[in-house]
Amino acid sequence: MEKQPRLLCSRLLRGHTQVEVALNNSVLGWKDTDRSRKRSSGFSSLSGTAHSHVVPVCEIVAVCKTEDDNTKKKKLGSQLYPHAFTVSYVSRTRQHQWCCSDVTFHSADLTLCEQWIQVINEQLSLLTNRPRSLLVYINPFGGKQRGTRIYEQKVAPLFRRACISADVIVTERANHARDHLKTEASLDKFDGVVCVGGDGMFSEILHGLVTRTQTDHGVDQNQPEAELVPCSLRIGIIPAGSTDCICFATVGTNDPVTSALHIIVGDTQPMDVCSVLHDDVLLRYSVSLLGYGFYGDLLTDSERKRWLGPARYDLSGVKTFLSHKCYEGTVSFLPAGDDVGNPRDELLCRSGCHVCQRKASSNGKRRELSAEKETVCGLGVIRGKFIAINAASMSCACPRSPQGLSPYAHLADGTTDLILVRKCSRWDFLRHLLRHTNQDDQFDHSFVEVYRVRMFRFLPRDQEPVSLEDQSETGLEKTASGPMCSVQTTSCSKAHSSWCCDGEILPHAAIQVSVQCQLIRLFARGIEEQQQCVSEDPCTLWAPEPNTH
Ligand SMILES: Nc1ncnc2c1ncn2[C@@H]1O[C@H](COP(=O)(O)OP(=O)(O)OP(=O)(O)O)[C@@H](O)[C@H]1O
Repeated sequence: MEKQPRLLCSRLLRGHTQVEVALNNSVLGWKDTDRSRKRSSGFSSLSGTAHSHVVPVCEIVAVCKTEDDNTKKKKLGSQLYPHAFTVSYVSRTRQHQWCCSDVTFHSADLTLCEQWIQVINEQLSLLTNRPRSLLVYINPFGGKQRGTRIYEQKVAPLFRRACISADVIVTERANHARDHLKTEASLDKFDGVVCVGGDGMFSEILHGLVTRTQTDHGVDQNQPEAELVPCSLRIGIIPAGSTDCICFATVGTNDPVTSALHIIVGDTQPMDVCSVLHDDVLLRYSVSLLGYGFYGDLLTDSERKRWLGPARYDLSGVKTFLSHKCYEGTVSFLPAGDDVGNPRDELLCRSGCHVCQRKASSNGKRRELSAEKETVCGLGVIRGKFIAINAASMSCACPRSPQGLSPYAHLADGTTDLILVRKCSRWDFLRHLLRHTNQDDQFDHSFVEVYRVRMFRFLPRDQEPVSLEDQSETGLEKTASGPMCSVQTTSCSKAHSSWCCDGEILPHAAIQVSVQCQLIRLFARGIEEQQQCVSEDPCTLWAPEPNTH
């Protein structure tokens, strides 16, 4: 590893202990210089040991002069070391949660303290991915109606400490944020948009921002083949709803402070968005789950029981399961091809995911690729009776289903995992559902098929334009692996189901879906594999250099 030159190195006091503090372009470190302490066995962590600590510069929140009063109250050695500065930085706690920690260094020399503050601030100003100005929308009625309080008590103080300015709008009605973003908001003034609320509120921000971007670039969202323009502003999600799945899937936890810190350090997580159209009219955008049949029916039923609160999902789940309906129709899809893996390849999408990164570098060629795949792979067409048709654009993991609906789906690879659950016995369907709650492979059933696709279309049986035989003759039909139901002998419900689209009900059964690769970016970094990340071997920071003060 190439050694970075040290920018500053000083002997300072931390609490009652003398420490050597050093800074280079990538890390700030401090270590105990007290020899008796050094001899005791210190626990070791990835960020150093009990007597040394290293913080990546990119995870420093702020540095400031420490007030004299505080210093005097807290430290015995304050008369000898009357001046101090405090560095606030990200530290990891448990389960992907972050918190903001402070470390205060004391010195006898005021000029030295000021120099430290200046040099650290200079390094922070080089981090161009950090937002300076944000537009914040708060849904005061989301979840337990604590959005405003969460923002004011947990988030705003951190933004202030990091010198981020925020224009705050507390919404007054549903779709207030979406409409404001679509037309009124002066987006040029901001580096990002923050949503304080649940998945419904995030969906508003998504629709507002995507629509505004297309309008500004003259792109017609109702064209099924339209290549949408990616949004330039990143979106931050402060979880304050009853369902916060998007936050959980992209950060790994639903914690307002963690989300605020990801915003402050300027993390970026690109994300695919599915456009859902009916008869060349855009219905909605989706980033997580599109579900027809079981999940559509479950959501429709649960909407009628809103008064029950979150318990409505359990009740509607049991009811929908017992009704055991299946729906007949045709699913046609454009397979993704091998470059993005497959839904059973056991490659989890994690922070710095190689599959998504590879996709980002080839994104410019998206249109040619799609066209090429269409001719190479051809369309898949599957007819049958389905208990559920699901498209998972992310794993859809949540506390109830830790693996999610499609455990190896990726956030930003330009695909969605299409899961077809064919007509089967109640017992078999229960076995399939139970596998969502444990480690077993939920796709390992003869009645379940899963495809990684770039586009798909669903037509309910009564809206199919041509007969089965006609389509077979045109050569369009491709019999995919797995058993095919006989269309003639149907005991299926004649009625349509609804599509559940990220928790909203869509009124149409026939839809066309295309994945817009990396259309938006979030202030997140995906779920981290390790609990700590330090960009430089701490030892290189301590190698002797002449300029120790
Ligand atoms: N001021 C407001 N008054 C009423 N509804 C609002 C307001 N602001 C936003 N909404 C709507 O409230 C809905 C739910 O919000 P949100 O997602 O923040 O909370 P939630 O508790 O997770 O909701 P749900 O679980 O029902 O999706 C959103 O669809 C949003 O459009």
